[in-house]
Amino acid sequence: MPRQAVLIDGKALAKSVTDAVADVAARFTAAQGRQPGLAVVLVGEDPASQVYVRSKGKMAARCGFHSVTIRQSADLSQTDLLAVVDRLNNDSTIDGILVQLPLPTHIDADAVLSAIDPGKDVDGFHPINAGRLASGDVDNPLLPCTPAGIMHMIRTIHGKDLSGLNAVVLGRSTIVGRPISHLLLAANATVTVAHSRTKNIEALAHTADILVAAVGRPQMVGRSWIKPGATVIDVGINRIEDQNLGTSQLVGDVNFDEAMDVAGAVTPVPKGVGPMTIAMLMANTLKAAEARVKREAVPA
Ligand SMILES: Nc1nc2c(c(=O)[nH]1)N[C@@H](CN(C=O)c1ccc(C(=O)N[C@@H](CCC(=O)O)C(=O)O)cc1)CN2
Repeated sequence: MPRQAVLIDGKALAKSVTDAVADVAARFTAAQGRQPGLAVVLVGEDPASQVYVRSKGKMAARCGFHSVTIRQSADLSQTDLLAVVDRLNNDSTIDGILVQLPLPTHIDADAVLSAIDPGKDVDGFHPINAGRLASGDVDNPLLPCTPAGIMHMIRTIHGKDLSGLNAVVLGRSTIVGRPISHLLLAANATVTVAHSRTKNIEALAHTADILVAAVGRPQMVGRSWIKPGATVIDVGINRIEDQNLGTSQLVGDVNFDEAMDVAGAVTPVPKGVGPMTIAMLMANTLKAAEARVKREAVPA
C-alpha cells in the first residue's frame, strides 16, 4: 500500500492568515479613522490576470480594506502607466500598490515596478525591497507574496529553523525562484537553485528535503525526482486542455499523485500556493499601512 503524504492545505492556511489580518485591520480602522488601502492595477485583458485581480479585490474587501482596482486597456502607454503609479504614490488613502504582472510587452515592467513608492510596494518587487531581501534582511515587512506564503507553508511542517535541511529550488525567476532561495537561506537551509541550464536536474532534485518547483512546466516533477519523505511545494499553475473532450484542467509543475505516494508533505494545485499568495498580499498591505502610520508620526 503506497504511503500518503500530508496535504498542505493552502486554502485553509490562507483563511487563517486573512482572518487574523481582518481582526487587526478592524482595530487599525478604529484607531486611525481610515481603512488600510490597497490599489491593484491591471493593464490589458489577460484572462488569468483578471481572475487573480478579482480575487485580490474580493479578499481586500473581506479583510475590511479600502480596495481600488484600476483597469486599463492593453494599449496604455508606459508614460500613462507611470502617471497612474505616481497618482497612487501620492494618494493618502492608499497604503499598498500592486501592478499585476505580466504587463504588455511594450511596457518596461522594471521601470514601472521601480516607480512604486518602496513603502507602498506590497509585492516586494521594488529594487530596494528586493535588494534588502537579497542581502539577508528578512525583517523588512514587504517580502514578495508567493515566497512569503511558501515559507508559511514550510513552517507548518518543519518549524522556523531549517538547519541541516537541503532545499532545492527549481526555477530562478525574480517573482519566486530567487526570493524563495533567499528566504530559505535566511532560515538556515542549505539551498541550491536549479534552472534550465542545470545538468542532472532530476538527480539534484532527489537530494532535496524541501523541493520548490517553480518552472511553469506541467507535471515535470515525477516520482523519481522526489526524495522519500521530502516536502514538495508546487508553485506551477498550468492550464492544460483536453482537445478531445473540450475541457481544461489546472495542474502544477509536480505530478500530484506520484508526489503523494513518495513525499512527506505536498502542496496541491489548485488550493495550494495560489491562495497563500493572495493572503500574504493582504498581510503586506496591513503591514504597509501600519508602517506608514509610524513613519508619518515621526516629526521630520
Ligand atoms: N504583481 C504580481 N503579479 C503576479 C504575481 C504576483 O505575486 N504579483 N503572481 C502571479 C499570479 N498571482 C498573483 O497575482 C496568483 C496566481 C494564482 C492564484 C490562485 O489563487 N490560484 C488558484 C487557481 C485559480 C484559477 O482557477 O486559475 C489556486 O492556485 O488555487 C493567486 C494569485 C503572476 N502575477
